[in-house]
Amino acid sequence: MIRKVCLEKDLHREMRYWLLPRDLPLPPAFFAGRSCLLHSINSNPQRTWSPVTLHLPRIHTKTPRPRSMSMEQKSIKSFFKPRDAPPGNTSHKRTATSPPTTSKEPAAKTLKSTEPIEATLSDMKAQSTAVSTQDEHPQPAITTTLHLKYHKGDIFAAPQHSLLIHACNTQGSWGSGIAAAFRARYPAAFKIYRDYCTKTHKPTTNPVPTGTCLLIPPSETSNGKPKHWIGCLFTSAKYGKAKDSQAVILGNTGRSIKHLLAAVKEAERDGRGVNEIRMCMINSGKFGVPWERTVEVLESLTVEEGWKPAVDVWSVD
Ligand SMILES: Nc1ncnc2c1ncn2[C@@H]1O[C@H](COP(=O)(O)OP(=O)(O)OC[C@H]2O[C@H](OP(=O)(O)O)[C@H](O)[C@@H]2O)[C@@H](O)[C@H]1O
Repeated sequence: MIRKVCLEKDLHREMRYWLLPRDLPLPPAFFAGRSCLLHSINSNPQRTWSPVTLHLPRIHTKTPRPRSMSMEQKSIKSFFKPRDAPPGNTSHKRTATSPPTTSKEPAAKTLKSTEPIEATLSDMKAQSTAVSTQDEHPQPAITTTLHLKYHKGDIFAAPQHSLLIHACNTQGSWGSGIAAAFRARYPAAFKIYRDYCTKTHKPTTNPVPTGTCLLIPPSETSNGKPKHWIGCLFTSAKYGKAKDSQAVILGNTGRSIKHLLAAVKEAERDGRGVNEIRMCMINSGKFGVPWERTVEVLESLTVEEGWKPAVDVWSVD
């Protein structure tokens, strides 16, 4: 997904444009947390200032919420504020190539809920000189959607404290596919999953609710075993021929990944760090859901404050 955005360079108060490597993880509060973004980029050895098009996840607006804003937030949000339309009017739309309405005051962009941000360099330079501090009306909050990055190789060869995610049934079985590989590599984690499904819950009388997750902390104690978190997404109640329909699995996928990202946030708040988040192409094997359909669900997910904004998708072929 190609997006053009502008960022203000803090040191010299000039407008500059970042060239972001396609695989650079973005912080959750992308626009509202500019210093966080700059921090991420500064740790990237290939960083470059350059007036180019950036590769970013989709950016959406959500329901306006009255609240006081910092000067920085006002500045950023004023970039998207329509200067010739009343507050709340979201019908105005311009394309990347359409000219400003006047030479002195270029029209700003107002976003529909799923409309991408696209602006020309000249638009953005003009906007940068028109940063407003008079914005007393609530403006749409800028949010990002989950970003997927693809890799070929062994998902299990992850750094310590990475989180490995796979789709699970609620019956307590990691019987085949990648689940069987998880069971072989992480027997202690499998026991935690199995006990959760069959002792904490009961498959017949009190099953684990689908659309939830189980986040298992690194639990292998044998020497040499990797210290990996395991994320179980309960996307289907049963497995085999009794698995849920594709539509139900997809609905469960959206809710369970949200549950998991919230659980990761809680774990990190408790001081237990989670490194990379790796996922196999969930649902696409034994559960029989085309990967593209799961991608639609994952990439439309709004990243809440404090959530990891990106997931690495690993496959062997
Ligand atoms: N060793 C390996 N290394 C790397 N990648 C591997 C791999 N093996 C398979 N993949 C790939 O991993 C993706 C997901 O494919 P899977 O079929 O595993 O999972 P799924 O999410 O569709 O279904 C979940 C149910 O399957 C299980 O088996 P049981 O129901 O218990 O029998 C669970 O318990 C659930 O119930 C596909 O891209 C596979 O190519």
